[in-house]
Amino acid sequence: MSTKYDYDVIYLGGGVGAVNGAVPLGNKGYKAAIIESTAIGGTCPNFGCTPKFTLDVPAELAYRTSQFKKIYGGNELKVDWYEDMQRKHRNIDADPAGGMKKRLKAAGVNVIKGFGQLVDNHTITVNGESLTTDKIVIATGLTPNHIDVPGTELTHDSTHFLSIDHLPERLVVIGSGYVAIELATIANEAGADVTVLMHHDKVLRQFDPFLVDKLVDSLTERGMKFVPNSDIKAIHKNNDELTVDYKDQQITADYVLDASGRNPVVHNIGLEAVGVDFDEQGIKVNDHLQTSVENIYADGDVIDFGKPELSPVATFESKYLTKLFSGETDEAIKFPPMPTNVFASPRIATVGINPTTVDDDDNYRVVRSVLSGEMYYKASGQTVAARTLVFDKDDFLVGASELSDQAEDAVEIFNMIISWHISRKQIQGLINIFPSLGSNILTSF
Ligand SMILES: Cc1cc2nc3c(=O)[nH]c(=O)nc-3n(C[C@H](O)[C@H](O)[C@H](O)COP(=O)(O)OP(=O)(O)OC[C@H]3O[C@@H](n4cnc5c(N)ncnc54)[C@H](O)[C@@H]3O)c2cc1C
Ligand SMILES: NC(=O)c1ccc[n+]([C@@H]2O[C@H](COP(=O)([O-])OP(=O)(O)OC[C@H]3O[C@@H](n4cnc5c(N)ncnc54)[C@H](O)[C@@H]3O)[C@@H](O)[C@H]2O)c1
Repeated sequence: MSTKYDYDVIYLGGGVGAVNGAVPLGNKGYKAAIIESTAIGGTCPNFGCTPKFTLDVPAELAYRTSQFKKIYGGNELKVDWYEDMQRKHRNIDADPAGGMKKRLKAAGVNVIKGFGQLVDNHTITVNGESLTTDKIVIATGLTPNHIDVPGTELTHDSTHFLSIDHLPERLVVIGSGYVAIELATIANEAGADVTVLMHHDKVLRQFDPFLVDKLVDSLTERGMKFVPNSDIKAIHKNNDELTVDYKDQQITADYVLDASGRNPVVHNIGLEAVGVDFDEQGIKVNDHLQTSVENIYADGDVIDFGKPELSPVATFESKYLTKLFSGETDEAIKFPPMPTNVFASPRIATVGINPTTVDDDDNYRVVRSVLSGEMYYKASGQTVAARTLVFDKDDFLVGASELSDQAEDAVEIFNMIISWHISRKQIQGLINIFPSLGSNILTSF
């Protein structure tokens, strides 16, 4: 522990990565601080995962009841956007990241509100004050991209969308990645007329098209419109109405959501002055999450690694950094498979080897199946459900993707099978609960 500096470790940025790194350091007796300019907890609890999930739950329930009604009859559930948003304001906005703040306080971590900048490799300035530290972790995350066309300032980002009290009647969504599809699904289920302007010709490019096509068909059937290769040219405002020029066409809207991606926060934070290597993809690190400057590390979304930008990944990295800083390890970071889920209705989730990369590889066996006819899925009214599994030459599961109402939980089960290298024989030795999602998965081995 340092006597030379004010702190042992300062996290620049106070998102999930930083909080889950600083708290264990504080608990171990290290002098740790977090500098956060906007909101403790960063994107996930304030402007991302949690508010999104809060609004998604009723939308997903409404979707489920509509599918159930299709097969078995019964009543529909309507989404009340205004009421849902008030619930979100009460439950989330009133004290976002409340648990994180308590944990930081209990661990003695100093939380400093302000925009920090590196001055040298041991000094950060914030609010005109200089703080010295043995180690720095840059955890500044991502900010929304703004498409580079005239009128881009007329669009809004996901943070704004996740707080609007009144659902726009006509919503145009730019992009077809995670944020676009999740928020478009919620708005569509809540009754908006939604058009997705795609950059290319594929939705959710990282996922198996066998599953994505079924999701797109289902969303289309429920009224959502997709425009491939939309080539957006400009956005105009006439009175309260917005017009988006794309290809040689126009579309009018009440609200345009720019979900064209997110960019790393690497500018104006002093990286150049200190010599930290970075580019527009993020901060470069080695296999110890160390930047080009010896005592400066990076964590979470801001890292350019080609890994998924997800909260549990940022947390995994900061837990590793805690062990590294406290001398519990000097080994390189080793990532287990990283599962991910798009909170659409139905969900689409994946873990392990991407099936599309091994379709023509004799070392793997890819099995694609439609699940909607299987008892568990049919009885629960799941009209859109499918699964893709990838096995290696020794018959071990190495990749799994699912489209269903419980895909995120299905993939968590597959995640354990893959990560712990569980054999078919071991799975067959279990007694399962019947009927259940788990038994549907495990008895299929
Ligand atoms: C709409 C949306 C939904 C999402 N849903 C999910 C989900 O369901 N599941 C999931 O796993 N992931 C989800 N994500 C991704 C998840 O939010 C991120 O992976 C996660 O927040 C990354 O954490 P981080 O700590 O790296 O960065 P962030 O959470 O972005 O935190 C970085 C923080 O640094 C601060 N900062 C930046 N520069 C400075 C500076 N110079 N001085 C002081 N502070 C600074 C910022 O204000 C910010 O609070 C979602 C993202 C979005 C946008
Ligand atoms: N459920 C989750 O876990 C979750 C939810 C949201 C975000 N995230 C994370 O955040 C990251 C960022 O999400 P995102 O949706 O912002 O990015 P993304 O990379 O998933 O999607 C960006 C989309 O914008 C499109 N695009 C890019 N430039 C464009 C342009 N000029 N015009 C029109 N479209 C354009 C891309 O083709 C793509 O479809 C994701 O990679 C993910 O890791 C995770």
